[in-house]
Amino acid sequence: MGKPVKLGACEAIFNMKTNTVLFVVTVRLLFLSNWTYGDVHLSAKIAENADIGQQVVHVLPTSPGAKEEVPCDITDGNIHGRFSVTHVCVVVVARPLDFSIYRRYNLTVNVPGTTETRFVDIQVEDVDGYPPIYNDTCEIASYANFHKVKKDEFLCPSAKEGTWHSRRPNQDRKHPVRTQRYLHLSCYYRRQNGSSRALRATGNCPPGKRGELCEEDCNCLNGASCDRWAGCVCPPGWTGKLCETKCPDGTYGRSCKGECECQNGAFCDPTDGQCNCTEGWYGIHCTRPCLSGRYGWRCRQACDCKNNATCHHVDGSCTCTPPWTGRQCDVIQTEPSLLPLQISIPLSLTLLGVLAALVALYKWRAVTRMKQHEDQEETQVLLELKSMEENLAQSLQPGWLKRWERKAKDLTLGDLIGQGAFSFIREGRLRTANADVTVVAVKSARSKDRLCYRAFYREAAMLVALDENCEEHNPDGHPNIIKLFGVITRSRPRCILLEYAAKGDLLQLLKQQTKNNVACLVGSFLRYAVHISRALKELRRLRIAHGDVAARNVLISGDDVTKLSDFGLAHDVYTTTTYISSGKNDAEELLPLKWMALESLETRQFTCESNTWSFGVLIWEIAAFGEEPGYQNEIRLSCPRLVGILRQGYRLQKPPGCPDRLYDVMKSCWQEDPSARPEPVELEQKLTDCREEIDPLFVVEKESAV
Ligand SMILES: Nc1ncnc2c1ncn2[C@@H]1O[C@H](COP(=O)(O)OP(=O)(O)OP(=O)(O)O)[C@@H](O)[C@H]1O
Repeated sequence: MGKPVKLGACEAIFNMKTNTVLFVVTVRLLFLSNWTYGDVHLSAKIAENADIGQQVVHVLPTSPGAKEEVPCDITDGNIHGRFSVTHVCVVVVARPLDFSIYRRYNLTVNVPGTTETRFVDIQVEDVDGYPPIYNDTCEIASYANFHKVKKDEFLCPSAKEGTWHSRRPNQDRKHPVRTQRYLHLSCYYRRQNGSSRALRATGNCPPGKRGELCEEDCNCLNGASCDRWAGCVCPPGWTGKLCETKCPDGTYGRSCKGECECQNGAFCDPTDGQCNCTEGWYGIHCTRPCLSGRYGWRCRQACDCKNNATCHHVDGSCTCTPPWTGRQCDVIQTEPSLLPLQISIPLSLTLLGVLAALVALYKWRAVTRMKQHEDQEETQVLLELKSMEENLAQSLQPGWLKRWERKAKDLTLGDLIGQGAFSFIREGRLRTANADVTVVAVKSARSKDRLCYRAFYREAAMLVALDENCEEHNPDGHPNIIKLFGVITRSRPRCILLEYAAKGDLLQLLKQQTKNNVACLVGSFLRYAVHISRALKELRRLRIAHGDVAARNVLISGDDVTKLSDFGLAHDVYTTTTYISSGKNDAEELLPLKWMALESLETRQFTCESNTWSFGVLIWEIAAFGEEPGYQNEIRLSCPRLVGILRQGYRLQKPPGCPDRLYDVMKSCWQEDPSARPEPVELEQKLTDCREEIDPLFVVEKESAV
């Protein structure tokens, strides 16, 4: 095809029609020769925009109007069936032609009743501007008109009348057309009256270019990408033709569609709506004043008000109770005549001196005690924890360890009830404030190494953040997340005190099942999946990635409520210093590879969307009754091998007896594009629907569902 000519869409339609008429006339039989017995060679030219049914060449020398039927047959050279022969042996166009794909066809035509063979040489002629870049409603075509199947594969659009055909053989509405960057993708719309229309989408332009002929510069700013047709596609937080303008105040995200919910003068990050609280406030939306005893930016400062004075959460100023006065409320207000300056000044100085000495002594003793007790590994983890606290500052208030510290003497340790990669779990009895005794699960580090300590403190921090930020209607914490009772970090063994889940973990429960009436059984287990989808919703609200959602980490309470547990790999997804394994030796072996999302395997980064992927594997575990997930009959897979398998589109296979609808839910969680995976609320709905379909007990349980 000649150099494309840039036309207005409707102009192009007009020109095409004119061309068609022109070329109908120019279709000509150049020469007929050797009308004798034996082989006959014919040649013809046809314009690439010829209509379907348009005559190309008479194979037999018939006089016009001849009615005698000669059912000839094209036996060779008819690539992709572009031509056919009529009942009087005339070669006609059968499918759309394209100069840029095939310029010449050498047909072999058999004439019945003779031994002669006709060889027809057809030359396709280029038509300027054809196929035109427009669709049936005169709009510029883009990939939006096509149905994307997967990367670089499209289906032709459905047509109101007639059929779309792609130019490649055997590719129609049912068969995807493959394209590549910078290449064209065309579909033909064949009308019932035989005429045809073309719809062409083109690939991307080279970087920095856009427009129909990739002739325009993009000039996009602030990291925007450039779309050939749409122009600059702004990253979240930016808008404008060239993405040169920040989102207006109070909005954030892509196209500035998000509405900021930050309160109390907090700065709202225009990219993701994250709130950066002003002094004295904390919480996801900065709605909570600093807890008592703290003030300032990120509630980092400790108040120094004395004698029951109240401390202002913003600036730390003290409001004294009588008779105290002074900046720290540590001076008794007396009649000036009763305490002459000659006495009060030296007295205060002496008191201050004594106080300073006491503080220094206290600190020195504390440091000495720390040095005695903390071994090197734990110190290292505590240092790491500082940076995690920074990242979690919105939801984890300073002093959290102190706030949740419980006394070792209040705990009585019982039997070992479980062990994981990082911890030992014992039953225990905890004496609480009002002398009640509560049964708890006591989690302690399995060994004194860095990995175990890291999981220990990370889990404690996450559970504190979850508890202290729970919604008002859940004052005791989220019902589907394991509850924290406290920590013991000042004596050994270090312990996390957790709600005791009497029925143990979901994986064991699944393995114990006898598989009668599989679909029904799966249906009843889906109630646990529904509970976990609610826990995931809570994690999404607080933007916390769990990192290890799996049946082994789902616990079941005595009253049959499922609790997500084991937050040792969890982290805050706000953070830019997201936990990345420091090296293969210490982390890779311990990462839950077969539960991890494709992007987490590649980048070691966990997000709420990667939670969803792992949740899909958890549903699979339910449907497979606790079987170990495996790909292509391989249970042990290296990380690169697994990435390769997943990138090729392989996923865990449908477990025997698993209903199709449930498998569809799993597959939706394993979509390559994280943003295409369903939200936890959608999952809750889909799983509830599945349950309703397959679990006969559902209706009964529905009302008491937690
Ligand atoms: N709160 C609890 N109540 C009852 N049993 C529990 C509780 N917490 C843990 N367990 C038992 O102990 C086992 C190990 O606990 P957990 O998974 O939290 O340890 P971990 O070392 O952090 O594990 P992992 O190997 O999954 O990282 C669980 O599978 C469960 O059987």
